[in-house]
Amino acid sequence: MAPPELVQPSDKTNVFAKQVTLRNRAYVTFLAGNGDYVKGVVGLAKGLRKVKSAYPLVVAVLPDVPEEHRRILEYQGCIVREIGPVYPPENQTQFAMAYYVINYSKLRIWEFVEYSKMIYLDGDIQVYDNIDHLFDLPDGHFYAVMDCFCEKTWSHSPQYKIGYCQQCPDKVKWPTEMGNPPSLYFNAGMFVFEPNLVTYESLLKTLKITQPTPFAEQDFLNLFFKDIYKPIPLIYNLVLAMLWRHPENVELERVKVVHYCAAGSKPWRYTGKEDNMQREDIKMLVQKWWDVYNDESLDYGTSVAEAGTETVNLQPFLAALSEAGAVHFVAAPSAA
Ligand SMILES: O=c1ccn([C@@H]2O[C@H](COP(=O)(O)OP(=O)(O)O)[C@@H](O)[C@H]2O)c(=O)[nH]1
Ligand SMILES: OC[C@H]1O[C@H](O[C@@H]2[C@@H](O)[C@H](O)[C@@H](O)[C@H](O)[C@@H]2O)[C@H](O)[C@@H](O)[C@H]1O
Ligand SMILES: [Mn+2]
Repeated sequence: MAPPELVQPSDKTNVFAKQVTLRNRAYVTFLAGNGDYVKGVVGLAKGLRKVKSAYPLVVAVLPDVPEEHRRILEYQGCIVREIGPVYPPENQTQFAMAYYVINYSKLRIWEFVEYSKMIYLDGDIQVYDNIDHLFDLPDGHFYAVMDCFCEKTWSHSPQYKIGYCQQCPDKVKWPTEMGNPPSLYFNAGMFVFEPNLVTYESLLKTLKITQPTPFAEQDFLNLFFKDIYKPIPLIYNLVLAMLWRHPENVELERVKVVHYCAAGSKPWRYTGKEDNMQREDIKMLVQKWWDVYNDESLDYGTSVAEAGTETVNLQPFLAALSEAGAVHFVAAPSAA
């Protein structure tokens, strides 16, 4: 775990006179269930290591995440923190995806106040270039990338019905008779935030009196942080649908973070059968994810071992990982 950043006293300055600023920072993701999202988190941990991030990855796990998955994540250098589930108030809402109801549990990360600043990343995200500089964004705001309203998952919304999208507001203008256009709306798969207990209590209290809506906690977070939300460039969270919905907004070679949220694009479940999944850019991005996932030099044990020059037996963890789902990977040669 990277030590908290210290302001080093310059030359002969009296260290006691120098403000020592402890700035504990970390990436954080969320893991629920005993299924295959653990592969996404392993991939994310290895991706952050590959880009030499200076900060650890905290994994907020629900109680239903099995011990062996937690061990796999600790083996990959993650800090595993158990959280309790958060449910929305009783409702008849048709969530865009039924499993979204569990995503409200993401709200628990505001309780991680041992960190002054965190970057949340979904488990189906991969970081291909170092984004540590985002921790230096000014405090007091909520930073995230704007989402797109053009996928069928948005068919319930007025914007989808009239063909309006914030990614191209001049293409189909928001009709004046419908009042103001929707506030800027972010994708909640990646955001820069400051854990804070007052905010945390307010989130939970406000949730209790807020009618759930199709995009679950993403809708709720957009409502809650509307006044302090600041959009950041899409290179920090490429929602894959942008490739076919708004290609004019995407310069793929500049993208630092890829969000595998389009239907059928989760690399560890990829079959290529769903719409758009046979696109060359999608196939390249899925392969790119696998290249990181299968790169044993990025395994925490290996990278630490290489640093410490002793070998580490990967077998027990590779076996546990393969039990997590029928994924084929090349098992490391026995260290014994
Ligand atoms: O069964 C699940 C479903 C979701 N998640 C976590 O919740 C996040 C949000 O869900 P998902 O990414 O599938 O939503 P999408 O971005 O595809 O809408 C995932 O990335 C995981 O971190 C999980 O751990 N297990
Ligand atoms: O629980 C709601 C989820 O809503 C968001 O995913 C959506 C959103 O991006 C839509 O715009 C896309 O059309 C859709 O494919 C995608 O799944 C977040 O990525 C996820 O973390 C989570 O908050
Ligand atoms: Mn996601």
